[in-house]
Amino acid sequence: MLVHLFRIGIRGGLVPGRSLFSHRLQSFSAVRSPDGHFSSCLLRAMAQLRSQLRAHFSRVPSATPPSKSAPAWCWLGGALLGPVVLYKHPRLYLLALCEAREAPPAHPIPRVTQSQFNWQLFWHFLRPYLLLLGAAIVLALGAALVNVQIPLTLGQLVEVVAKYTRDHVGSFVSESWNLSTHLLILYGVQGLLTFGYLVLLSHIGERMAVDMRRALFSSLLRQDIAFFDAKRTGQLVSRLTTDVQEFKSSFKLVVSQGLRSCTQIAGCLVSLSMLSPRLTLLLMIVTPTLMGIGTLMGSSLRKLSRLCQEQVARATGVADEALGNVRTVRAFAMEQREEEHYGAELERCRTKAEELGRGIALFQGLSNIAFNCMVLGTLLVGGSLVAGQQLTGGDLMSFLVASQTVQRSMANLSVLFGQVVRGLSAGARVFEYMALSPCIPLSGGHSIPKEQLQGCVTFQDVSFSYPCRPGFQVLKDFTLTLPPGKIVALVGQSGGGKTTVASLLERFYDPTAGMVTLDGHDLRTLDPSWLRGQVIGFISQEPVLFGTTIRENIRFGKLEASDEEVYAAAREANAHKFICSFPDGYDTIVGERGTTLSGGQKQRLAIARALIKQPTVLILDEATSALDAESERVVQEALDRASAGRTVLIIAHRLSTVRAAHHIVVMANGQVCEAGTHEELLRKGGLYAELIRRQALDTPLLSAPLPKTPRHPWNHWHRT
Ligand SMILES: Nc1ncnc2c1ncn2[C@@H]1O[C@H](COP(=O)(O)OP(=O)(O)OP(=O)(O)O)[C@@H](O)[C@H]1O
Repeated sequence: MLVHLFRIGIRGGLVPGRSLFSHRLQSFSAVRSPDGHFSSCLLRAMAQLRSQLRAHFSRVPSATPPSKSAPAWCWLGGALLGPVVLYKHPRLYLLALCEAREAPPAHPIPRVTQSQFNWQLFWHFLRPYLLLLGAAIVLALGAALVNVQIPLTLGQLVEVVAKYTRDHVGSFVSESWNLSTHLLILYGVQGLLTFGYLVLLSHIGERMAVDMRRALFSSLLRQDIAFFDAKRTGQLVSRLTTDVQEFKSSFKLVVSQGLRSCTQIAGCLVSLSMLSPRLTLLLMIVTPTLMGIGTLMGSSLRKLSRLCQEQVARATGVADEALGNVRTVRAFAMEQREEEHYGAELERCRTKAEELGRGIALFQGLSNIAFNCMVLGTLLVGGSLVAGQQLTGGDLMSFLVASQTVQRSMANLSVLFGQVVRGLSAGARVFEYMALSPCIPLSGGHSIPKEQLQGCVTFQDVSFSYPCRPGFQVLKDFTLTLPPGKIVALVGQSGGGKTTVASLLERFYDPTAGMVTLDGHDLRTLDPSWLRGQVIGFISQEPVLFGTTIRENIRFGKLEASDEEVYAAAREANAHKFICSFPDGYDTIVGERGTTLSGGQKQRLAIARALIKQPTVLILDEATSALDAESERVVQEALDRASAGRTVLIIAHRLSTVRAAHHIVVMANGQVCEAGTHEELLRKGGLYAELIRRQALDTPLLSAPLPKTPRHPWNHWHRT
């Protein structure tokens, strides 16, 4: 039984560290000073307590008494740390309390909250399968009840055997025939019912998992860009995979084993008490005691198992990083170092796994002894009852089998308890993001008819802070106009906010103050999907392609585009020739993120992808800065063509690419610090002139003469 209990725990990955309270407990354990220095430990404990109190009070509405909604961990933490701090530094404790109550933080604290399980969403996913679930429950209950019958019939059969052994009269076969047939039927029915409910549960579980994954994926894709700034992709993918998987397994296990175990325990206990109340009483005392000891041992082994899993994950992470960045590893000739690094992690895995193996061996040895002692104890006590004619041999047999069923079921239930906690927290993680609604919807709002669309963009007194860094203002009263059909270049120091301007224009974020308009319409009133899908073309420094064909990658800009439109866009982007030189042409698979293409080729595909939607406004964010001179020339030709007749915002470091723009804006610290044409800014002798002077040292061509009319500015520049 104990072995069974532990096995299920390990197999099911019963990991207490991922339980509801793990983060909380971790945060408290973090206050332990590594060097054991008490006062520094105390100060950290103090800070911990203070921030937890503060976080707690900041989310409790003033009308609500804190005691009612305080999470258990908060009060547990307070109870553990409070007296220590109070005893050592009473004033510090009061200070913490006052600060927590009176001084709400200037900026929202990024909270690591454990979200609640959303029963409403769970019901939403379960509802379509209620009928099937009902059928599964009936079958599971049926199987459990049949299981209760088996020991009783077995006992009767043993009675027949005993009688025949004693008396040797009559035919054993004919006497035992009915009972044996009955038993065979019970076995068959039990097998069929088990098959039935497991198939139904698997059907429900798999379908629910697909529904949940679909809903979560769709919800994730709709979240604000700010949401992705704050989350790690791995975390999100893990919610889609591991958490859904864990929730599904827990759900299936709870319904199948939970129901079955409860029914079996109840049924068998009734049978047992009818067979022998004294033996049943003994069993009720011994079994829970042994289970308690087993659970304690099992939990420390599970902790060890979790450490093992974490170590394996660490080793996998090392291998993953090395293989994922194999080019960098090769470029730095670090293969040997990576091998050693991975080897060291594997060695740690081995040590931990061996320790776990020893623990399991000890556990299994002890539980075998306990199990055998229980059988022996039942036989001895039961035997004395048989000797005193208070019990028949058959009843004793029935008792033994039924008590085994009770023990197994109780073991299952205790494991199931952990599984429920894990399932609920996995479900909470899955449902958490489903219930989130983005601040910027994907669609909705009006659009400007194509024939009226001019492409005049203005930024009016725009201030902006990224949501994940609310205290840091990236743009301050930023004002800029992009006239229709003109090229405006943004230059300036790194981190000055140039890319942020482009992100606001794409409406990845909304300004904190001021507004961005298109032809006089506030972007917030326009349909974002129309804006991004039809009005704005965005080409960045590192184009990201999808691991499919060239044709599909270009079509990503306009799903309904015909092949002719794809070819036209590729020609416009200077890409048609190189695509046709590939044996598979437009059906060439570009590899993961486009790894089988050169930087210049990738960039030209990205341009084709942006041009296929015939955007009115084009944003070029350092589009050529990652390319060598030859690739840059080819890509630049494509960009020159693409820019004609469109409103273009160029963001560039290399001033050679912007000097002939109609308007150049120099940004510093989130503000416009100079603006004008190349000549005007040079004459002014300000920041732009200084930047030019510095770059001219590297690029003597910058001093070349300018065209008189910047109709297609770069064409001229690239001819010079
Ligand atoms: N997603 C983000 N979340 C929080 N802060 C950000 C984010 N993106 C940029 N920032 C910060 O905003 C500031 C402006 O960044 P931005 O990328 O707009 O500058 P930039 O002028 O384009 O710089 P570069 O020329 O180096 O590309 C920087 O301080 C940067 O750290």
